[in-house]
Amino acid sequence: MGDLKKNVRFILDKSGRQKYKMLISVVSTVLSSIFGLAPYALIYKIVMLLTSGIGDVSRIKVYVYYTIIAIALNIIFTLLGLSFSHIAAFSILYEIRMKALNHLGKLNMGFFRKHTSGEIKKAIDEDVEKLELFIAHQIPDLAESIAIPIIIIVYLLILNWKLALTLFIPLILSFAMQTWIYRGYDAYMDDFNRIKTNLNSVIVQYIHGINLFKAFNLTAKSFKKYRDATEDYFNIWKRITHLTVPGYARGMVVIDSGLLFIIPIGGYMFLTNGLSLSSFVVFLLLSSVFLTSFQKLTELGANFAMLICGAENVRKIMETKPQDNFGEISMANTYGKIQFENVNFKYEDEYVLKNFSLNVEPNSTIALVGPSGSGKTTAGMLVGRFWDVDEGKILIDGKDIKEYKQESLMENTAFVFQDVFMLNDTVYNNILMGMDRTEEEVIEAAKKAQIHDFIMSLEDGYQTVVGENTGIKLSGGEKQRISIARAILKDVKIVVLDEVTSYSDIENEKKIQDALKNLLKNKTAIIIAHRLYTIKNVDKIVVLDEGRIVEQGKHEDLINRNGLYNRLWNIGMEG
Ligand SMILES: Nc1ncnc2c1ncn2[C@@H]1O[C@H](COP(=O)(O)OP(=O)(O)OP(=O)(O)O)[C@@H](O)[C@H]1O
Repeated sequence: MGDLKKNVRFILDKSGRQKYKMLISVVSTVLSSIFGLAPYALIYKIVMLLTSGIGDVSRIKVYVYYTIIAIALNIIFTLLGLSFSHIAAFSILYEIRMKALNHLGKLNMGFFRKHTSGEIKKAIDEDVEKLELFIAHQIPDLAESIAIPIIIIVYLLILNWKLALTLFIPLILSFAMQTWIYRGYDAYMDDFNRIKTNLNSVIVQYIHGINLFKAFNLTAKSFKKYRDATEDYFNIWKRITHLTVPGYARGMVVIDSGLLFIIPIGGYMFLTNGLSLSSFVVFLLLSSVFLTSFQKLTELGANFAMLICGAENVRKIMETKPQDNFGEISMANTYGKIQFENVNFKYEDEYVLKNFSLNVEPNSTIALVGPSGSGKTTAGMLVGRFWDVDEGKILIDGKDIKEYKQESLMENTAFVFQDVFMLNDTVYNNILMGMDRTEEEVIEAAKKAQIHDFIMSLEDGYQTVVGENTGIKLSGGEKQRISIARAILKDVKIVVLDEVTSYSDIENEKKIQDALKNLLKNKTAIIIAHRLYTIKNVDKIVVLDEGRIVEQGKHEDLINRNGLYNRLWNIGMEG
């Protein structure tokens, strides 16, 4: 179960913030447990009256009234206990989810390479949900399972301590059996956690790539990764079941067999006048309640093990160090000069940018070109600190980008990615992206991005819902123009644009080129170019090969140089 202490501390810390609600819940549950035992006291009193020969109906009536009141109080306190535990649980869930999502936003992109979206979803969704189950239901259950046996055993010890002590025989036997059986359970839990996380990740991959899987006729059954993951999941459950069920069942039987000890020993005591009939009856009734409370505790123990594993996943996300080396400077009235100074960068072992130095003058457009994998996209992404350089510096307006506040850097740069992500929301909100802009500004941006007419042709205009999962689907070109509209609306000095590799048709292509012209007016822009004829007229073309700049200049100069650019251009023209 990983680092048990840390995980428990994490849960306690999260629960602790709602400690007053939790306390009310626990106290209410204990009170409801006490009142829940009232019917047993009534039986005791009635048997006592009957066996003592005093058939006093009026006293019995009083006892019945007391019992009805106790039952009513039991219901009230149960409701109170559950309500408070639920309120506390949902407040904690809300807090953890908000914090976790906030935290994810601050993590370096490297985190998302190491952890799949399935893993992250499992932690924030399922594992956090387990905390709800634990706090809302199991903490009250736990309070009850501890309070009831204590109250009962104290009562029974007072009634007859010798007989009460016999109840410990099945308890000790069952405990010994289960401890022996559950040894090694922790290791199973770690395996279980790993396998469940993998299953989640494969399912999310399958759903994301469903088009591709269909195209290759890969069903869930024939997709080996999915088959393996479900098989592993099935096997781990089989192993856990084999490990726990026989021991659990035996332990439970021993607990249930408490009466086997109470009946003969109690019966003997009764016959030898060591125990009254009323006490004997109460012993018979309460010993079952006493022992079944321990059954519940065992179940809670198993659930707790699962909870701890889940808590570990959430804790690890929350404890991943955020990208916190942002500075304090705000970027006001950006001039728009970008400089790469001897930048070296690697994702893993191999450098993908090597000694990369480049000046991008304000209000100029440069294009990064080069063979696939030469590092163009990487260079563009580094400007927004999606990753941090390993060596060297990137400067904006003469200052290292690490000196700027994160919000300030993001507020002053716009990125147009190739693969455009659409929120499941209206077209309007997809352009606005939470920015503080008026409706007129949104429409103006859409017009400049050559997407306004298309939006108006939709049944609900700007209020049409689009998205990856629901709503109408947009073509690649339409999505690209919405993404350009977002950047136009953002209206910042620095634009990094990953050019789309192919357009669906000539009309779309012309619209996108017009949209880009509007976007790049008076901006400092870096275009990651795949089709060279679209960037022929930019201020400077920078040619990359295996992470190094090998040529730079204007189109004509580069063509005349007869180097890599010339070769790439000719290949492009042939295509
Ligand atoms: N997130 C990542 N993790 C690890 N390696 C990566 C990652 N992104 C890119 N790479 C690797 O870094 C190198 C440069 O990739 P990059 O995407 O910057 O090249 P590119 O010139 O933009 O390529 P393309 O024209 O095909 O888009 C490639 O070898 C690529 O495999």
